[in-house]
Amino acid sequence: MIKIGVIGCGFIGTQICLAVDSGAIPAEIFGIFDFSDEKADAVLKLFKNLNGTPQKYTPEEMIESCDLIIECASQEAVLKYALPAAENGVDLMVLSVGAFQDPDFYRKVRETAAASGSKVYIPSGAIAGTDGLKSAAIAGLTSVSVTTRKPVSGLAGSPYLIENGIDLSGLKEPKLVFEGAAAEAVVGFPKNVNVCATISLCGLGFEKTNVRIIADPTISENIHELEVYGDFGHMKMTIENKPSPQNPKTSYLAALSAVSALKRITDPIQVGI
Ligand SMILES: NC(=O)C1=CN([C@@H]2O[C@H](COP(=O)(O)OP(=O)(O)OC[C@H]3O[C@@H](n4cnc5c(N)ncnc54)[C@H](OP(=O)(O)O)[C@@H]3O)[C@@H](O)[C@H]2O)C=CC1
Ligand SMILES: O=C([O-])CC(=O)C(=O)O
Repeated sequence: MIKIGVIGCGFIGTQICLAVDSGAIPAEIFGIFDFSDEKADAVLKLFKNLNGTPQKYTPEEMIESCDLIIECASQEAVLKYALPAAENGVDLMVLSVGAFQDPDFYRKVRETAAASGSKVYIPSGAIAGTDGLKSAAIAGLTSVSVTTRKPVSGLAGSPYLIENGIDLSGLKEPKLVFEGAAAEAVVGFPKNVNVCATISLCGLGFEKTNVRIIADPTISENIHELEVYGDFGHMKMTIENKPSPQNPKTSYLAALSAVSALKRITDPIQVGI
């Protein structure tokens, strides 16, 4: 059984731990880490210890002892721990994909993982269509765009809104709050549009992927619309995600995609990759 270390004990980290502890995945949670000891302790209390008994460790200790590190914390955590994991030949799953908008960092992680023989897994997250987009990219793409609509509570506190003095309180109608390249979107909305980073990596890159972010007080879902043109034809995909009960910024599907990726990693048969 592979030994897993989880960085981040919020919504996604908790769901991953529950899925592994249920025995449905041939893996063991070796350790967990969060800035907050209380959050880590709360997750430890949920374990029935069906597949081993996890403990709190530092990320460095988990990198020493685990086969796979799952980052479900923040872009800062990716910047801090992706290279040490790759240097140690440890596989990594990344949810805070926006950290890869820095091309030098992405290149270094890729080269280091290639040299040590480790893998970096990026689940499809809160969006669908990455399979078709990757296939379409083989023949050539002419445009890729993502429109994200979220309730106001899901966007609140984003650095872009604060830096640009955009106040959403009392909003009655949908409002376009950002339009531009994915490279800028994932920095300005680091907890909202990691999906755009994943789409960038599958398609045209961070500079050529167009992003629109709409604050919409009339909806309760996190909605992502993907539109792609290329030699393959035209693709349109809309997903209406239920936000997680614990974190309105994050859709339930994001956690499910991490669990599904874990199932694929540990399964000898790969379907629809
Ligand atoms: N790829 C995708 O499609 C998606 C990606 N995401 C991303 O996945 C990540 C996890 O999401 P979610 O579980 O909802 O987030 P939560 O905010 O619920 O949980 C994240 C936890 O990690 C902690 N944390 C942040 N940075 C660090 C660090 N460097 N070391 C240790 N702990 C840290 C946070 O602490 P604190 O609260 O104190 O910061 C928090 O307790 C987020 O970055 C989110 O933006 C989410 C949805 C979709
Ligand atoms: O969960 C979502 O709908 C999208 C999200 O937060 C992200 O991509 O960071």
